[in-house]
Amino acid sequence: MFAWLRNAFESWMDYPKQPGDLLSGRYDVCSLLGMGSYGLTYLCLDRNSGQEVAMKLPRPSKRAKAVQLLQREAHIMRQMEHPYIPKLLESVEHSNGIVVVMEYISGMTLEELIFEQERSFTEQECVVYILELMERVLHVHERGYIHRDIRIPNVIHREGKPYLIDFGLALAMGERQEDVFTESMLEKRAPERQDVAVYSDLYDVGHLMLFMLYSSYEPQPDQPPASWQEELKLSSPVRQMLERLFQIRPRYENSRQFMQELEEALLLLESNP
Ligand SMILES: Nc1ncnc2c1ncn2[C@@H]1O[C@H](COP(=O)(O)OP(=O)(O)OP(=O)(O)O)[C@@H](O)[C@H]1O
Repeated sequence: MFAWLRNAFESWMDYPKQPGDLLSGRYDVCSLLGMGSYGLTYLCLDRNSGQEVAMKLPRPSKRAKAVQLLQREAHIMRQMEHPYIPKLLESVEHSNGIVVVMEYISGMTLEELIFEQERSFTEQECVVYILELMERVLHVHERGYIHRDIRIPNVIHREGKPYLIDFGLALAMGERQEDVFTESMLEKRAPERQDVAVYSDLYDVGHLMLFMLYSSYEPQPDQPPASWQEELKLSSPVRQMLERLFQIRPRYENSRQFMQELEEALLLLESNP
């Protein structure tokens, strides 16, 4: 009963802003984009510039912790300077909260593209796309952060290019998640992605790659389940790269090493289409 009452109270507190509401005196709410673990993100129209922006506000039910985590997220976004990572436009702090305004990336997520639009990727298309995505990931690593949430819903596909979003779980290299997030936000992670290290992000990139590669997989009727190595008919360099990402083979020391192998695999795929 108590849990039910608490949930009902929290949903009432977190009741989202409505289209037409005005935020920070200049942003008209158009729609709710999503409700995350500590923030609510809206698509808004900036009256000053006429531009669409994405605005993230803390969930009132999560109180000071949500404000603190959003301050952190804004700080991390401020360190990023990449054309395919949304720019932080401003973060306004006030007595009872914070408003984070960032560039709005229109388009659909890689998840929507694969599962709703049923877009399929060949092995070669996948390698090209991952190479582009890795340029964003490399930038995050070079700025001293591990993204920790590289997944298909956090990649927005716009005009054929991948944009990397959502720095809500990012940590600086050397930081510990226990020192930053609340108990309820600490997820049990696979051992390969537990460390705040480049190879944890690369492990996630491996999973993202599998989603892309499975998009063109067609199972035969009555086919028994098998491993991805058996199901996907991959070229040997791509299979070996995935095995390094999944740490079945010696893991990559850094993102550049993986990108170099992607480039080599691409040359090979281009010469043997
Ligand atoms: N800059 C942006 N441009 C376009 N859409 C965005 C942008 N940032 C977030 N979104 C969208 O807003 C929604 C909410 O995203 P957000 O990152 O705030 O939370 P989440 O991913 O749902 O949860 P959590 O932060 O707990 O991981 C998602 O659907 C995401 O695709």
